[in-house]
Parts: sequence; structure tokens; C-alpha cells
Amino acid sequence: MQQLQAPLLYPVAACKHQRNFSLTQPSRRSCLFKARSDRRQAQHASPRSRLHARVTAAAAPQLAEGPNGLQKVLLKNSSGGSAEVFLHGASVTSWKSDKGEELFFLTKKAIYAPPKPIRGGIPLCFPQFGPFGNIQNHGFARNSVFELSSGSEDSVTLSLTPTTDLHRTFPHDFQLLVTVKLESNSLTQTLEVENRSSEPMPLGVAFHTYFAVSDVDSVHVDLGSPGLTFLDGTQGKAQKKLDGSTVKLQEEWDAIFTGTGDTLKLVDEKAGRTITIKKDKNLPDAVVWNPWEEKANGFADMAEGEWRTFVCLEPALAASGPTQVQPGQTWTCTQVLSVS
Ligand SMILES: O=P(O)(O)OC[C@H]1O[C@@H](O)[C@H](O)[C@@H](O)[C@@H]1O
Repeated sequence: MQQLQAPLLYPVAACKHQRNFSLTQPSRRSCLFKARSDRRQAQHASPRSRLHARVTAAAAPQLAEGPNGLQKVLLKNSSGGSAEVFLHGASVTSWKSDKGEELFFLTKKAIYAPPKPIRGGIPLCFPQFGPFGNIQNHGFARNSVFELSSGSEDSVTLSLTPTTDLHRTFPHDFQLLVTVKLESNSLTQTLEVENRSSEPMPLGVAFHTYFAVSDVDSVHVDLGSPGLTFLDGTQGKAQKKLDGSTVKLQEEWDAIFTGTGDTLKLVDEKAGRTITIKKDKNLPDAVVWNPWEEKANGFADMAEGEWRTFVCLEPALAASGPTQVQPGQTWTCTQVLSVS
């Protein structure tokens, strides 16, 4: 597996994602230190480069160390929201609303040891969802360490290209760019996959988002239209049809809904909070998952009773996939999360 370290001071990337970006130090203290030294250098610079240094230092994202020294990017916006994105898996492990409320579940027993994926936030299923393909369950992106490509205070782009090891199981050259952008009470995540090989590349995807809920009993998922069909993973993927347009979680759910519209909602009645997911047409499926008590007790990386406090609602290209990305083509998909 890829074990890349971001350099302490990253060059400004010369690509279409380029934004003001220069500072990638591993701790708050060294970030401040770097900002101070930037200011000192700026005092001896021309007026134009002084302005550039101020803009760059103000706009750069901050890099910090998580458990086991794993690096994560800290994003914040002017309205008080924040997010954290690990280079390991490009996993977004925290998203806080403008009023500082944590919206993602992250297990207390999360394993921060690549290639183990981090359970919580948004693990990425790429280039395969679940068992729909020839490689490992949910693909390898969540097990891989990404590189920092570009960023600003409220946005970051991470990049993954295949290692020689990966080529043995997935013989395709590609670049995956994952961009996370924070706005007022909103988080946007975009994948861009460029097929750099001469053969079509099979692709399945999911944003496997673990939303924090007050109690699984007091939430429902609104899928937007009635009578959708789904594959029921609790019953050997039997095809079923949903009565109405909502799922109330009162037992284990592991359902892949196909042909969903562009909007999904997770309504937490007890918390008085609604998460809205807008997804584009490249994500026609939606997965609803909660393992319930017995299965949750079988997970080494889930603490007792935590299963009650999350629901996974995952825009996906799952049962409707995989698609084939043609040589030289770039395939993209986006989810926009907002809270009200
Ligand atoms: O334990 P994992 O590999 O992260 O997968 C968790 C769940 O992910 C869901 O998306 C699948 O529908 C479930 O079948 C699966 O159990």
C-alpha cells in the first residue's frame, strides 16, 4: 500500500486546482511559526510580494497530526464551521456546523493504522462499492495514503495515483483527486478520476458517510420519491420495493436503493436537525446502513452501544455500476451536504 508523507513545506501546485496554498506544517505551533517567519520575510520584500505573502499565509490550510502521527488537514470558514480530512483514505472525519455542532459519527475505537480504514466520517469506496467488482470490498482508496495537492483555508484537494503493489490487483493507471470544500453549514465533496491507461477502467464509488444521530430510533431517511426498489443486504440482496418514500430505522438496514433522485434527507426528529444531500446523476444509487446491535458487537472498531448513534446514508454508483471510464477521460461526481 502507498505510504506517502506530505513534505513539511509543500510547493504551490501548478494545476487547475491551484489556489493560495503553501503551508503544510504538521502542528499548530509550527504553523504559527511558519506564518511568523513568512511575515518576517515579507518585511524585506517588495510591496507586491508582501501582499502575496499576506494572502498566501492567510489562506493556507493547516496540517496537524492525528493519532499515530497520521496527518490531517484542518479546514475552517468565516462563519464558524470546520472540517478535518486525513491524508489516510482522504477520510473526512469531522464536519462541524457554523454553530460548532459535530455532524459526523467517528467511533471511539477507530483504528488509525494504514491500511486499516478509519470507521466514521466519510470513508471513500473507490474504485468499487462493496462486492460489485473483482477487488476487495469497497475498494482500496480508504486504505491508501493520499498526497496533498492544493488547498486554501476552507478547501483541500488530495490526490491518489496507483503504486506498483496496487497495479497487481488493479492494473490501471489513474489519478483520483478528492476535493473537500467547506461553506456556511455546508460541505461539498468532489471526486475526479482520470483514466491514464489505454484500456477502459471499471469504476464504482460511494461516499460512505456516517452521520451522527441523537438515537437511531428517532430518525428517518427521506429518499425523495415513493416506491423505489432496493437490494436488501440483510436478505441475500433480495430485490424489494419500498412502501412510501421514507425509511424508519427500527432494525438492521443494509439497502442499496437504485434510481434515486438528486436529493436525500436524513431527519433527526429528536435533535430537530435535517441533513440534506444533493448528489449528481453519476451517483444514481443510495445506500442506507445501520448494522444494529448484534452485527455491531462483531466489529473490533466499534464501541458498545455506538451503533445507536449513527446512520450511514451513502450516495453511490453501486448496484447500477460499475461504469467504464474510457482512456483519457475524466469522470466526476459530487455530493453537497447541508444542515438545517
Ligand atoms: O465494515 P465495512 O467494510 O466498512 O462495511 C460496512 C458496510 O458498508 C455498507 O455500505 C454496506 O452496504 C454493508 O454491507 C457493509 O457492512
